Amino acid sequence: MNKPFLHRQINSKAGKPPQESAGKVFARLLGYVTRYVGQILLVILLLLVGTALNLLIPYFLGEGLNNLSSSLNLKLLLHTVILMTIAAIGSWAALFLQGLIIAKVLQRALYNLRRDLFEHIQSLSINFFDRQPIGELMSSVTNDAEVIATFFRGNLNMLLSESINLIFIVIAMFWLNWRLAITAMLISPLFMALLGFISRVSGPIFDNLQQNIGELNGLMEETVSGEKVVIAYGQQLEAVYNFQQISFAAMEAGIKARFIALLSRPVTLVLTNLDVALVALVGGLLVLNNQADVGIVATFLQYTRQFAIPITSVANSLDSLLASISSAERVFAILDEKPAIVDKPNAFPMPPIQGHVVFKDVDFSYVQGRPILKQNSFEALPGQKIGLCGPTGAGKSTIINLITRYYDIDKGDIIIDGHSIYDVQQDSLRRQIGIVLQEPFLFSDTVMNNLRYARLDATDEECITAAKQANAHEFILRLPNSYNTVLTERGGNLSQGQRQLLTIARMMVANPRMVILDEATSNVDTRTEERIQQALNRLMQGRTSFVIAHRLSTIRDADRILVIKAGEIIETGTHEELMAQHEFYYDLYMSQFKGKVAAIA
Ligand SMILES: Nc1ncnc2c1ncn2[C@@H]1O[C@H](COP(=O)(O)OP(=O)(O)OP(=O)(O)O)[C@@H](O)[C@H]1O
Repeated sequence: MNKPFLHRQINSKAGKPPQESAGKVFARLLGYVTRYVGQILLVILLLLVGTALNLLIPYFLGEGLNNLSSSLNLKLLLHTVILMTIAAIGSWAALFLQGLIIAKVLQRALYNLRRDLFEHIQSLSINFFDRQPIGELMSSVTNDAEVIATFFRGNLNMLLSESINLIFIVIAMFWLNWRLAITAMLISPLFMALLGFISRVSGPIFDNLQQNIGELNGLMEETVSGEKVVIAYGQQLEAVYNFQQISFAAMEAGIKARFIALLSRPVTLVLTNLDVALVALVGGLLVLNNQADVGIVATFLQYTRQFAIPITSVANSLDSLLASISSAERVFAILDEKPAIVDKPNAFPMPPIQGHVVFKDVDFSYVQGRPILKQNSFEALPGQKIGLCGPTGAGKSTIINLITRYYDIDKGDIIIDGHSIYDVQQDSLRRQIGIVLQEPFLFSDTVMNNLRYARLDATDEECITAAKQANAHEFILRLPNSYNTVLTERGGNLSQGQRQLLTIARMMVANPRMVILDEATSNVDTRTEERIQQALNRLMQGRTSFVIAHRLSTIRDADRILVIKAGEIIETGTHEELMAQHEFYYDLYMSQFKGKVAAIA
């Protein structure tokens, strides 16, 4: 029986860049090159010299032919050959040098583009990452940047030199014989119309192709990082099917886009030959009418071929040009993204936090018009442990996200030690708040470097002391290379509890003034939980801490518990006070307690 497939809903709108005109995008891309004005001017100068010398070769040839046709003078012939050789060597040297300089400029331009993109992504606020599929984002930094790189390396220099070549040829042609010049150029509107038509038709298909590649990378990233779930549910075939779907769409778009772009090659070839034939015909007639000599016509036949070269080159690199424009559009769409959370112009660094936190009538929504928190107010005194509990989706993590200013609120204020967090520099605030997330995240690096990530100037001894305080030292010593053991991605070669202990140790290295713990003890056995709890208690000592707990036992000793339901704080007090109230918290606690008793029984 055929296995039914769960069709993946592709979020094709995500990451879709706003449509800017191709010309504007190209000009912006060029801006990365033109900022090296000095080098570019030198490159243009060298190109002018190289091209002029190159164009002198057919001219010398024509002159030589004219001289030869009047008298066979060996001296003159030698003179012509020497001039042609000097022009050829000079042209080669100038073009070689410009090639060296432009290669350097293009590499710098690329480096700047990639750096800008990565730096900009680092500057964006969390809400951007909520909207943007991570895989597609990664595709922009890698694939789109590579498409642009290929164009920069392969085609941009060519376009520059060919444009200069074109200008020179046109000047030279008009200088030599305006009738033949006009004849040679008669065909150019046809060339232009053809290139215009091809870019109009295949441009959107290239956009589609780059979009498909982005989706493909997104799917790849998501599937591989969720491979354990894919295997657990036996959905490998499904994953392959989804991959094939997008891959097939990318292939079809690729074939279509490249086919149309490549069509330009044979057509430009035919047009060039037609042009040469036309010049030969008109040239022959002019010679017969004594309006031109044979040498000039020979020179023109060469020029006509050279005249078509820049246009043919543009046509040949059209696919690369169009692909790079649609990649650049995606990259610029990210670069144009404004960080949602911005420091006020007069924001000041947050002084060392003592831990007095006040929520004052806070309203908040992730999406406009869909309120999540309503009129939330509470106070935490320095050194207090505040527990947050409530049903799933109630808004516990949201409150925590607001303390660190991951998102801005709609109404009200959040005040720490008398300073509104909207008046201080966000970095200086976050640096003082440590967070232990439910899902610990570690980097593919050594244990020591993972610990030092929290504070780059921490010494090895400080990291080891933190690991000891976090009850992580013993298991680290048992790792194959102890503190120098390289963790696999996200710490995949450690157990859940060990990862949790490492993230606690990492936070101890940071030595934050305030602590946030998001269900840090779930999914581990009782003994590990005890070790984690002990480490967390050390971490919380003397620091204001916020603890999100599903198992209420972890916050029984809290100085104050906030019970959250549907975005509102419905009860607050100590465990004893809340139990005495016999309301929501009481029910919640009793249901968990009964559950535990039943499990033991
Ligand atoms: N990034 C987001 N964008 C839009 N809505 C969100 C976002 N994060 C959370 N929400 C919504 O906000 C509400 C509160 O979510 P929150 O994560 O704060 O709940 P919670 O109490 O921490 O739940 P849990 O105990 O399950 O972790 C939920 O309805 C959720 O769907």
